[in-house]
Amino acid sequence: MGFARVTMKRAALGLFSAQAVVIAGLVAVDTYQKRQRRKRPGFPQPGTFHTRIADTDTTVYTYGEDLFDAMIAAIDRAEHQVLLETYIWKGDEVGARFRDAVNRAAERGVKVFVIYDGFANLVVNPFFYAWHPRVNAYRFPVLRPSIVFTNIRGTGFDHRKVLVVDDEVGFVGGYNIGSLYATKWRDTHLEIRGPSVWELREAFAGFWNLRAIPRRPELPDLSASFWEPRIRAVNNIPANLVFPIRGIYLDAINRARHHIFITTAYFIPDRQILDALLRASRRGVDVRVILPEDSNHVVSDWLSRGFYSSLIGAGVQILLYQNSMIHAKTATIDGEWSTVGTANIDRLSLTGNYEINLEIFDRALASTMERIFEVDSSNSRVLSKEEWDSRHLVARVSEAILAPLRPFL
Ligand SMILES: O=P(O)(O)OC[C@H](O)CO
Repeated sequence: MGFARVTMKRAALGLFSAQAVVIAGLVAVDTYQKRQRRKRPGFPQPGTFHTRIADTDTTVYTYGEDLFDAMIAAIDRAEHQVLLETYIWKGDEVGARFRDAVNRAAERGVKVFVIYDGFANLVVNPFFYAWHPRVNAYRFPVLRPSIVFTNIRGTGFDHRKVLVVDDEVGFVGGYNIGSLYATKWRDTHLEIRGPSVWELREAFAGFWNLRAIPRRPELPDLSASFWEPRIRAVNNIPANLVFPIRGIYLDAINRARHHIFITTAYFIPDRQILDALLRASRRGVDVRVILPEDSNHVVSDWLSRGFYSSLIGAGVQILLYQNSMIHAKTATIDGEWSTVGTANIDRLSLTGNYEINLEIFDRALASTMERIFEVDSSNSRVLSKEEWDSRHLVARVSEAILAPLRPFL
């Protein structure tokens, strides 16, 4: 018994050490390569697309500058209320534009509520977040009391990116707030105008009211004035132990007959999501996944690589986005179903964080998402089986050493 325990301890220690060496090596190489990345030529911009779904107008943004201009303009036009929630809120020029816009709104009497994640913004000087006294700001804490008591309901980051103005216009998608994202990263966000804005307003209010904090005003609980099944917000709420975004992905993938086009910044699927994709491909569905060849998280890239053999083996097309970070979290299936939101295809997003995706059943919107996927594909290279099978032994060993880390990302 004693011998077995010592052997297991040594094996675990050996694995941790090997993982530390691999991660240190990857980070060192990545740091060197980042210098080259600064000279990247950029990426093709798919454009901005408008569609009407029932009584709601939708606009898909694929370029940060355009999106940020539209969001700031919406805040500047606000008459009653601004609800702004973001994971990252950088203390740079774009971050300051948003801060100043919400402060201006509060100054002219608009009710302003902002939420930003404490963990994601640890590196930002706290003095940057200088709010007008009438701004209701909530920095979602890194450490919550329930975490100390190892209650799973107390875990998770606020990974959502939502703006709702006057309950009339709403925005949701992958874009965080920061200058880098304005021009350097390819991402996708959706603007909606009309009754379906309730979906985003309800999500924001639900999160805001989740924890009663003294002196923080509650947002009123409003019923929807309609039952519109074509646009639905799907919210992961760790505090309630509900993670339905994973469910809508599984359902849509299992339903697929013709094609599944997924774009994701980080791709570390759990067993069921992976299995659903493999089964879809094996039954003849055209399954394609766009992900960055070099994302901003080198360890995440290398964890993704651990899935390539089974995916390519089953006929899934892996498209590696070139010369830029692609940060979109979107999927479109069979020309019928699409989703745009904040959840990556990894465990952190699908079973860990506060997330929000819009699930949309509309052919015109699906066709737009396919067009965007086509443009992004033109800036991606297909990873062939030959290339993948001939990768270096060191790469294979590194993938195997890192594989046990998958459940943590
Ligand atoms: O967490 P996301 O998907 O918003 O991406 C943010 C970047 O990874 C931050 O490094």
